[in-house]
Amino acid sequence: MTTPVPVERDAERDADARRSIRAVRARVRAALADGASKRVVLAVSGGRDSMVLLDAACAVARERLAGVAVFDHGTGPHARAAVRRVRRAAARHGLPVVVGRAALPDAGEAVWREARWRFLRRAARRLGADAVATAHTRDDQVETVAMRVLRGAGPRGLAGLLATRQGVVRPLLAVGAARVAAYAHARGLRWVEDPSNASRRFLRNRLRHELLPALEAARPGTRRLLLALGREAAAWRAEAEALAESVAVTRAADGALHVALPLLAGYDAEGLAVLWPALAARGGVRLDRRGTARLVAFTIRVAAEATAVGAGIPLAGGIEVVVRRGRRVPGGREAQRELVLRRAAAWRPTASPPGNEPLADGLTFGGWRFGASQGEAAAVDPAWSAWLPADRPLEVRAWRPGDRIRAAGKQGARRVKRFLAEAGIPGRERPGWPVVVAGGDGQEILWIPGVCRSDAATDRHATPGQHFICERIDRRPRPERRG
Ligand SMILES: Nc1ncnc2c1ncn2[C@@H]1O[C@H](COP(=O)(O)OP(=O)(O)OP(=O)(O)O)[C@@H](O)[C@H]1O
Repeated sequence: MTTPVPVERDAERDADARRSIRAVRARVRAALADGASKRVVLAVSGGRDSMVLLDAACAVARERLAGVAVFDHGTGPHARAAVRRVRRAAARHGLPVVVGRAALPDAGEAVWREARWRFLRRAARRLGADAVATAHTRDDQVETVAMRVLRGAGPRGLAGLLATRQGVVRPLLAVGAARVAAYAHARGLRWVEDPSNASRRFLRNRLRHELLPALEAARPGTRRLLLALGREAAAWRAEAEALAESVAVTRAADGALHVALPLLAGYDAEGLAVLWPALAARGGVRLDRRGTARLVAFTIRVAAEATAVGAGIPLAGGIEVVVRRGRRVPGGREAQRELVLRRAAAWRPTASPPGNEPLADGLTFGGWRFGASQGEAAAVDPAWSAWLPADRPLEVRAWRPGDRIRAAGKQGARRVKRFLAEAGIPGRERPGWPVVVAGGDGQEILWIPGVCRSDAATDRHATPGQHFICERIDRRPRPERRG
């Protein structure tokens, strides 16, 4: 004879199981069957959550499924077992499977993730799908937002998994992991537990197993707070995207992003802080909170002072921003300036500096270019432009260690080396630095671009004289000069 209590418990469990099945399937139906994607590929790792996604999607959106994709990270027997399990489950549902393998099994988290995403997109194309569906849950979102907070991400990054990504759907994102687990049990699903999920080597796992439970205990509601933060950030991000749509940017063949300065001039610091991360993302650059703040301050300074062509600032991750002379506006007197956001090329010292070259418009000397100008002097940093005498032949040569210059406003001739040091040019960048000399014996140095001028070369119009601008073209920004 059975006692009534376990029967009630059984009934409760059954009701809970039915609720979980209904709840999960409703979300999956909304995202896949009623969603915007026509056909999707399910990204199934063989873990519990993605096996749930597979089961639920087959139940409510079978006609939308183009197939299943599984990526073998090459991490050992459990990875192979996971692939076998995914193959079997997909076959049971009559779905084609595409299997990918990591080329570098020991690469590490970030490289794996990138390789996995490349594979998933390829698999979608191969199976004729227009989206990849992942099984990220609400708990994954909590962890992602927490990790972004720790990393100092700006509002864009804080959106976490709620950030819309072209061709990616996450049907379980609003479903808690407990609900997903209940579904898996209710449906009697089998999955492969990834042993690395328990390893404390990974920050995500430390967050999941230690930090978040501790925070939740100390301050109940922390998880809810992180979810709310993610939602707000996602709404903010969508607005920023819309705003960025209105700013025309050009992407050069090398991926550099060119933004005309006048387009940014109408925004204050707050507006720029919204705009820049969205613009940068179009060039594939992720700006964190600090990078955004620096770029905003730089933009405001550059827009206010008309003196900074060639100046630049480095940002984290090998990114730099430099001011360039852009195209001349039809009818305008001056070429408008633009900000260029790009990956900094590794700097290599000039192997052997070029020999003497007659100074001429368009002369390229090592990593520098000289140009004769007509009137755009106002837009150029004075140290990088000079009025030079027209009554002598002028040459450009590389600086030599014994060189001296009679600098304007200074007594006597001083070593060029000292001026280079005072201008903050590091030793490794000095070989090959150009100096403009009066022709003939080549001894009288008139101008060291970016550093100083002699009395014979002025920053004002001199007659007879010619105005030259020098620009660094070896892709390193000149350190920004602050007035
Ligand atoms: N090896 C893989 N092959 C295919 N898809 C994957 C793979 N790893 C992850 N994914 C997709 O990315 C989602 C999130 O990855 P994450 O590493 O958090 O999941 P997991 O713990 O490996 O597996 P699951 O989410 O299935 O429990 C997975 O739910 C799945 O959709």
